[in-house]
Amino acid sequence: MSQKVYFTNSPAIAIDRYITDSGSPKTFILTDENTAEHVLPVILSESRQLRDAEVITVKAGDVNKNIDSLSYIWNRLQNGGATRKSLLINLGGGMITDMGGFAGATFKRGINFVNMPTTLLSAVDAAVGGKTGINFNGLKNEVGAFKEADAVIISTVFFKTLPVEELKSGYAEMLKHGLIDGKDTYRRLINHNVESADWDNLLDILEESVNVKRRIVTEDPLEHGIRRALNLGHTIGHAFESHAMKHNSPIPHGYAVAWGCVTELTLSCLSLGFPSEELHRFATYIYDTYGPYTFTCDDYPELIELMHHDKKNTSSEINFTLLKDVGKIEIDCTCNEDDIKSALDIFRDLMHV
Ligand SMILES: NC(=O)c1ccc[n+]([C@@H]2O[C@H](COP(=O)([O-])OP(=O)(O)OC[C@H]3O[C@@H](n4cnc5c(N)ncnc54)[C@H](O)[C@@H]3O)[C@@H](O)[C@H]2O)c1
Ligand SMILES: O=C(O)C(=O)C[C@@H](O)[C@H](O)[C@H](O)COP(=O)(O)O
Ligand SMILES: [Zn+2]
Repeated sequence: MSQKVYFTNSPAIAIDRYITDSGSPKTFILTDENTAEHVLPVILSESRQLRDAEVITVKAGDVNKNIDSLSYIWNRLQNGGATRKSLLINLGGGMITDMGGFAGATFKRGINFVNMPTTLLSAVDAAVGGKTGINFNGLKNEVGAFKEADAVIISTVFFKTLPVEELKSGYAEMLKHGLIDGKDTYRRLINHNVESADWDNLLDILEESVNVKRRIVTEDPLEHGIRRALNLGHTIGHAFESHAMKHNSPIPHGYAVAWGCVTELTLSCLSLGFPSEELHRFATYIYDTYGPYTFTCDDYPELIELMHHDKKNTSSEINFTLLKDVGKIEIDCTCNEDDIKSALDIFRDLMHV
């Protein structure tokens, strides 16, 4: 595992130490409107090294993980005199770590960047592993690069101001890590009520989840094979997310992944014999925690067209990561459109739509 990941309850001390050790002459901090309001003042009040940092703030929300915001960041770096020795700190959720990571990977062909995730989702998933990018033409993460942050500083202190919806969103990626890692990790998560979680005391559960991802990324950093396991729930989840964005009612990424996992476990049942009682238990947990995603069979062609743009596809067939059982991963599964439509029908039944 090459990327440095720090778990700490004193993030200001960690970033100050990083800046002192790296000797970066100029620091930029990327925030969105919400992290500028809720998180930046906390870190600035405790840090010595960030006093002269230049703050770049973009609009919040995944609809703004786009070329206009990226261009704004490049402009601010250029006008602020950023050089290859400068440091960019991405202080925010996955929208900021993805887009800031891509800005860091591309500005002057690459400057140093550090991710300081402020949502549960970015802490357990987006900030680590080097997938950076932006949405483009209505498709999720359509343009980007693999480039790991020089360091990731993870702290639950940032979660104090996080709406419960965002905690639930991050928990969906933890459930995904549980499903691919195996029964022990999965059982601990599925028997837990995320809404009553005390994150101050959960740094160790978080670390366990991050390490599921890090083990896989270390084995296959550029997603030539087993990294596709981390994409469980995303072929259909990203289709739901793009569909929702296109119809002007965006949903949090983790919700899309939760619903995508239910549909892809349904496909796993239909084609690989994934135990149906396990599917029902998972679907009930997701329905109780996230509610339903509502659509009709008239939306199927649009959803399937979106799935044809999944980055795992290498031909006209749609590529899925499925499971034979919890922890038993099958990558590169292809399913025909009739099976996908059946899975969408069953998903709507399971979600009482
Ligand atoms: N690169 C990867 O491996 C990877 C993995 C998973 C998800 N992602 C991407 O991450 C994005 C989703 O990330 P997200 O769920 O963190 O969304 P987000 O970054 O949009 O944050 C969600 C909301 O919470 C606000 N927020 C952030 N931190 C806060 C805090 N501490 N207090 C109060 N409000 C706060 C944000 O302003 C935003 O409104 C998607 O674009 C997804 O595609 C990438
Ligand atoms: O790190 C990975 O690999 C993942 O697939 C993690 C996903 O949770 C994440 O949403 C990722 O951004 C999806 O990537 P994409 O290649 O399907 O756009
Ligand atoms: Zn994801």
